[in-house]
Amino acid sequence: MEFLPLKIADRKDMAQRKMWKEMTVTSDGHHLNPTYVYKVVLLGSMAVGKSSLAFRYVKNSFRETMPTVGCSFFKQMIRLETANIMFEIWDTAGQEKYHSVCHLYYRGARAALLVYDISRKETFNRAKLWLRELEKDFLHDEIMIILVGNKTDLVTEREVTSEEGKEFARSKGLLHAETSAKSNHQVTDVFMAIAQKLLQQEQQKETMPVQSQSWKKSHVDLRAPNSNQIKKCCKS
Ligand SMILES: Nc1nc2c(ncn2[C@@H]2O[C@H](COP(=O)(O)OP(=O)(O)OP(=O)(O)O)[C@@H](O)[C@H]2O)c(=O)[nH]1
Repeated sequence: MEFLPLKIADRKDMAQRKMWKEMTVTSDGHHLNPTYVYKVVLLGSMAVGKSSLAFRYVKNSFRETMPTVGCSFFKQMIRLETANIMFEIWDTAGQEKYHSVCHLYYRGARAALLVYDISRKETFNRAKLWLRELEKDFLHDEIMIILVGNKTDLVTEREVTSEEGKEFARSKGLLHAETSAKSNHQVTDVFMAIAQKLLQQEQQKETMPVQSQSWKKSHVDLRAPNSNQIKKCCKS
């Protein structure tokens, strides 16, 4: 596991660092050993709600946030029936000035939430560019990508329809979900779907002969349907 130096300077990040410590124990005070540890990265334009989604998921809370500086880090343990999964959630900064270093943060990720704001069309277009970046850096089946339209509570301001989101995701073989960090709509469901799918992949790997483990050798073409192809991971 790699740790990159984080530029943690503002109040928001200080609070998040504290949270990281707290998340190594369960709410009933017990330490859990993770069966699997997965790096999950949040990508997308400025102010689409990446930090708010992470905060909602980890703390079940919503509050006004400040722009992320560099990258923030969260941990969350999920207890599933057959395994304990630890998510290391890397919340990247959406500001343009951090773009050139972003690939350093998503290196080694097993899942990426590609977030856009359903009330700002340009953030949806920007998500498409993010996808191209990911295509350059990840091999076939190396990463699960979930296109997430956030801020569904802004019903009257919607600029990206659910159909547009779904259709684009379908055409690229991505998962799609719509969320609201503010009204707590489908946030946990997205992370739970990731956990279950990653666990499924582990189980498949265990039963698959080494020579047919395609993720070790082929280049990903996210435009082609693949095993991650989604209908949609959550109800929108
Ligand atoms: N209405 C609404 N506002 C939201 C939602 N999620 C986040 N916001 C607001 O959107 C703004 C940006 O939220 P952040 O979570 O900081 O966004 P971010 O993508 O992490 O932004 P950067 O750190 O700049 O990349 C804040 O004012 C949030 O309160 C949501 O689901 N609904």
